[in-house]
Amino acid sequence: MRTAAVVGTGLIGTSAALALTGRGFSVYLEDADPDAARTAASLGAGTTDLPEGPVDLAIVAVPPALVGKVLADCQRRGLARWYTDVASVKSGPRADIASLGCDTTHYIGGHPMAGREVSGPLGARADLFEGRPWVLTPTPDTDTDTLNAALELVALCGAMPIVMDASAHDRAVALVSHTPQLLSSLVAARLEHADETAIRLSGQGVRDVTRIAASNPALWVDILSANAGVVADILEEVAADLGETVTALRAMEAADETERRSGAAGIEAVMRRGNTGQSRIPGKHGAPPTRYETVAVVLGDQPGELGRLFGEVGALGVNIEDVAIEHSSGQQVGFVQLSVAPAAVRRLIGALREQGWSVRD
Ligand SMILES: NC(=O)C1=CN([C@@H]2O[C@H](COP(=O)(O)OP(=O)(O)OC[C@H]3O[C@@H](n4cnc5c(N)ncnc54)[C@H](O)[C@@H]3O)[C@@H](O)[C@H]2O)C=CC1
Ligand SMILES: O=C(O)C(=O)Cc1ccc(O)cc1
Repeated sequence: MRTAAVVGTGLIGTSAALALTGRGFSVYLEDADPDAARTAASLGAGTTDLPEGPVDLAIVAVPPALVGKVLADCQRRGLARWYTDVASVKSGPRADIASLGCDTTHYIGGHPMAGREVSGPLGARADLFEGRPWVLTPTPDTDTDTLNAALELVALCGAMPIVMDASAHDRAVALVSHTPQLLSSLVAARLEHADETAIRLSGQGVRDVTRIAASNPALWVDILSANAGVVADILEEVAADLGETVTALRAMEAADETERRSGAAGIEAVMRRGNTGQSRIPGKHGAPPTRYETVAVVLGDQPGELGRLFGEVGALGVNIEDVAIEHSSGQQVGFVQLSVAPAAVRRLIGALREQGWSVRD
C-alpha cells in the first residue's frame, strides 16, 4: 500500500493520516467541513487535491451514525480498493452498512482504542495509536486482501491488532470505555456549582478521574445511542454498588460500634475490589501491568526547567515511563511526578538532590 484517503479529518482521521504520511504515504483528505480538511493538510496530514484514481485504502473517520452513509458514498464514487472505519461502536454501523447495500467484501470494521478528550484536527497526533489495541471486526464476507490492508494500517500506526466479533467488541467497550466516560462526566458534573474555594483545592486525583469529562457531548450521544442497553446494564450494577457504599458510609457514622465496624469493612471491601480491578489493566504495549514508583520533583515555574530535568534524568540512564505535572495554585512552583522503575528510585533521588533539585519524600 502507498496511497490512502481519510474521510472525516477530525481528531482520529487526522491522527491516522499523520501516521501514514510519516511513513511516506500519499493521503487524500476530505471532510464535510472544508476547513477541517484544509487544517489537516496544513498540519502535514496529506492533500485536499482529489486523487486521479482509486487509492489503496480509505479510512472513514466520521461519527458512528454517519459511517454507513459515508461508506456507501465513497464506494459509489470508487474512492478506494479497500475501506475501513474507526467508529467507537461496531454493531450499529454494521447494520447500517448492510441496509444500505454496501460492498462488504472490501470493507472491514475497525476501532483504534486510543483517543483524546479533544475533537478536531488540531488535537491530532501521529503517535496517538502507538502501542494501543486496534480492534478489527471481519465477517465471513471480508476478503483476505481487505483484512491484510487493515492489518497493514494498524502496523503502520504502531498499534496492536485485535480481531473481534462486532457485538463482543461493543460489550467490551461498554465496560472499558463507555461506562468510564459517563462516570467521569458524573463526577465532574458535581463540580458544576461547587464553591470556587473547593475547586481551587483540586489535585491530581480529581484531574485523573475527570480528564475525559472534557469530551465532545455530541459525539458521545452518538456513541452511547448505539450501545445504550449494554451500558445501562453495567450502570445498574454500579448503582447497586453505590447504594451499598452509601449504606456503609452511613453505618460508619452510627453510635453503635459494631455498626461502625461493619460500615468500615464495607468500604474496605470496595477499595480492595477497586485495587484488584485496577491491577488488571495492562501496561504499555499490552505488557502485564508494571508497578512504577513516583519521584516527585519541585520545579520552578520558569522556561526550560522541565527540559533540564528530563535531560538530567536521561543522562542518569533512567527511563521516564510516565509523567504528570501538578501546578500549585497561587505559587510559582509545580510538582513533576516521574514514574520510573522501582529499582531506579533511590539512585535517581540521590543524584537529583546532589544536582540541587528539590525532591519530595
Ligand atoms: N475521540 C476519540 O477519542 C475517539 C473517537 N473514535 C471514533 O472516531 C470517529 C471520529 O471521531 P473524532 O475524530 O473524535 O471526531 P471529530 O469530531 O474530531 O471528527 C469527526 C469529523 O467528521 C466530519 N464529518 C462529519 N460528517 C461528515 C461527512 N458526512 N463526510 C465527511 N466528514 C464528515 C466532521 O466535520 C469532523 O471533522 C468517531 O466514529 C468516533 O467514535 C475512535 C477512537 C477514539
Ligand atoms: O481519552 C482517552 O484516554 C480514551 O481512551 C478515549 C477514547 C474515546 C473513545 C474511544 O472509542 C476510544 C478511546
